Amino acid sequence: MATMHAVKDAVSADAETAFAVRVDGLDVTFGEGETAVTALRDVKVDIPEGALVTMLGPSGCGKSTLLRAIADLVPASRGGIEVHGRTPEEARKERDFAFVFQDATLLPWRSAIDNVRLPLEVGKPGPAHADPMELLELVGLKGREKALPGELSGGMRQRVAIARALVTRPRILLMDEPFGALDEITRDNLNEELLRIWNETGTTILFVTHSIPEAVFLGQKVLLLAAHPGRVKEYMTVDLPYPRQLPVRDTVEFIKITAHLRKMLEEC
Ligand SMILES: Nc1ncnc2c1ncn2[C@@H]1O[C@H](COP(=O)(O)OP(=O)(O)OP(=O)(O)O)[C@@H](O)[C@H]1O
Repeated sequence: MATMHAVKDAVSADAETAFAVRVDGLDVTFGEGETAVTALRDVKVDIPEGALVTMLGPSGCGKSTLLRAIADLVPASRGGIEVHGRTPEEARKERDFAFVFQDATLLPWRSAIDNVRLPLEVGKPGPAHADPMELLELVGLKGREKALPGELSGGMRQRVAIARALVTRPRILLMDEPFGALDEITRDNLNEELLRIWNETGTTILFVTHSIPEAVFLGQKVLLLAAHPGRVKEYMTVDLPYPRQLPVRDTVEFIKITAHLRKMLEEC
């Protein structure tokens, strides 16, 4: 896709890059007084339009909080967030982004296709939406549209959740450990699938994971947060060409990057 390649090339050319998300001097504090928890302190990060950025960091460093602040689910205590030049609240109302969680949270009594349709039935209808059937095909579930969630594997349910997130044609996908509960083989498959979906849709993706290899395999950039308080430790570009296939993980370049991140994580 010509557009996607242009976006990918633009990631390193900051002067010309359009940003999907700009976070500037963000603090998020929960509670008050002695019991207050500073989840994020002075976080500054830009997510280029169309980029796939993965986020790593020790438990409690504020990865979910950052995603949730971008999604207007927790308020900023200080600093600002712009989502396509708007506030998170405005972006939420315009359905600019969609969330995918670790648990697919499908309605068990609705078929796969009816789960994908769900966002179109609640809230404000968007100006344009994707065809639920085409989305199920995009995520590799053609022929399973009538299946109930209980008849699908964990990986298939997560595919439905991804299709459901894409149905309103969000420009940004916020993914919080979406494959964390899956077995390794399923996770590997979904990693390759996600790269294909990203390439076909051009959606900006911000993806939280605890897995260093997953972060490096998927990410154009890896955002590493340190803990207590949560802050940016490193924001690095992964210099591995796309399309990426799983064997890239056995290359010297890949192993060097994961070793570097592991060392950085140990210091967090
Ligand atoms: N609603 C809340 N109220 C109070 N404290 C919270 C709330 N949400 C998060 N925190 C605290 O903020 C800090 C960051 O939490 P967060 O869930 O963002 O971390 P994380 O990096 O996503 O963790 P994990 O990798 O374990 O999922 C933690 O200390 C957590 O206890």
